[in-house]
Amino acid sequence: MEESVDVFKRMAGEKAVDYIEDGMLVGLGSGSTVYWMLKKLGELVEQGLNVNGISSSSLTESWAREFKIPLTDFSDVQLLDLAIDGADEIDPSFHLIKGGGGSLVREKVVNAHSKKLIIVADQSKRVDVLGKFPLPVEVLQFGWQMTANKIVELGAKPVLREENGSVYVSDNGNYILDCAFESIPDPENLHNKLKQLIGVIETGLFFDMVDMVIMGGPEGTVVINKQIYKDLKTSK
Ligand SMILES: O=C[C@H](O)[C@H](O)[C@H](O)COP(=O)(O)O
Repeated sequence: MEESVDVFKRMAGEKAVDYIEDGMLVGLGSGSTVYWMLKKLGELVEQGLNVNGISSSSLTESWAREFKIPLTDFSDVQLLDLAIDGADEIDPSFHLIKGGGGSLVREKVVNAHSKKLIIVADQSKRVDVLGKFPLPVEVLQFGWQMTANKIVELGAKPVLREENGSVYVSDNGNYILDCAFESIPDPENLHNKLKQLIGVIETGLFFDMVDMVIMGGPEGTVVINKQIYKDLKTSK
């Protein structure tokens, strides 16, 4: 099963490069699905494709360098042509949970400044309602326990993220609270409530950003716009 998921991720990631045109400035998202997009893009760059990338995490930056994808400093640009990113959950309205790998803040900044956003994912990411995946919320290290208590009042069970036995620290020097809500039927409302809490830097809820989803599954790779997506039967 695990093997199939990896194959589906690879299919979706590789397909996404079809939408990258010569001369584009491209937002490079994060995660294991995006990895395959980067690898394929590196091959196209080697064959002469002229693109510049903006990376959304330190890991993506190291992969982009490995695959010799030219990178540009974000402060030098205003608007990206296209961003390609992964997701942890995708609902029928194309609202997302992101941040499973810890890169939500930079991803959100990059994606919000792109003309178009394509999400690449394996089919297991499709859900009817967001929330089965604990929502990552990036918080200030200072007073994080107080911030966590406030999040409990919103109905979640926050867990301080750890990695290899240590507290996980994001690329931005913050902590991440993985917040299990029962379900998130109104992502914008929950996002707004969380953002009002002092100490919350950003949430992993992304809404009204996505133009297209490329999904890998047993039937191959499907490219989905919002309407088609709503009509698809969910896999969960
Ligand atoms: O922080 C991580 C990002 O939001 C990823 O895009 C997301 O977790 C999906 O990752 P993957 O493609 O590895 O499932």
